[in-house]
Amino acid sequence: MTRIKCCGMTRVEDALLAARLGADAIGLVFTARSKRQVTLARAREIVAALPPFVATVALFMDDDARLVRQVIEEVRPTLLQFHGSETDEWCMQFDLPFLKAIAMGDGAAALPRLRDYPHAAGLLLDGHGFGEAGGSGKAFDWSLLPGELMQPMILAGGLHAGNVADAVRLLRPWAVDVASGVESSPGVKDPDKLAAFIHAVRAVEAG
Ligand SMILES: O=C(O)c1ccccc1NCC(=O)[C@H](O)[C@H](O)COP(=O)(O)O
Repeated sequence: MTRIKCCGMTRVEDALLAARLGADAIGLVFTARSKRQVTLARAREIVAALPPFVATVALFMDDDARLVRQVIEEVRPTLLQFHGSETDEWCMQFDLPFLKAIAMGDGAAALPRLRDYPHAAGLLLDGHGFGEAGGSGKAFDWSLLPGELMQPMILAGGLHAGNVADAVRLLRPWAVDVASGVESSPGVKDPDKLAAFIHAVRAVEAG
């Protein structure tokens, strides 16, 4: 079964809808570099409203370790996700499982980075270039991917209801991740796009 993470949640109603439609995880972006930055207070509201068994992922990009600790203490996310030039060792200091985003937008130059995070619980392969923010809506060249990765692969970058079924069939990722492909504007999810996305993933499995 392909897991589904819906990222960049800023509203309780969007997170609840994603959970009702069958999303396995939601992402909360704390870095100030994001158009989807969520406050600690709103993040707490979202987490408190979610039903059981929906994971919450807290996202950062080269942020101060103090912010990460504050989020862990006040929001209690299930997982952390790092989008910048954080090292494997730096990501490990929080004693929480983490995902490391790998910027695949630079083409083959990105491939060595896939081996730099042996302690990551998963690698989130994203479509933007190194140093750029996520949530870009940009897909990368899927043919670059090596057959086997050391960790579970979370496929991200420019996914939407129209291309996610092909991505799942072709690449068989552990999970898919989407932000802009299910939005009406940054941080505001479109119920129809969200439903179509989740349906497209589940339809691959149904048949
Ligand atoms: O979403 C953001 O604004 C963001 C900003 C800075 C770092 C990471 C960010 N999002 C990370 C995600 O996990 C997105 O879902 C992922 O980049 C895919 O985005 P999209 O291509 O828009 O589906």
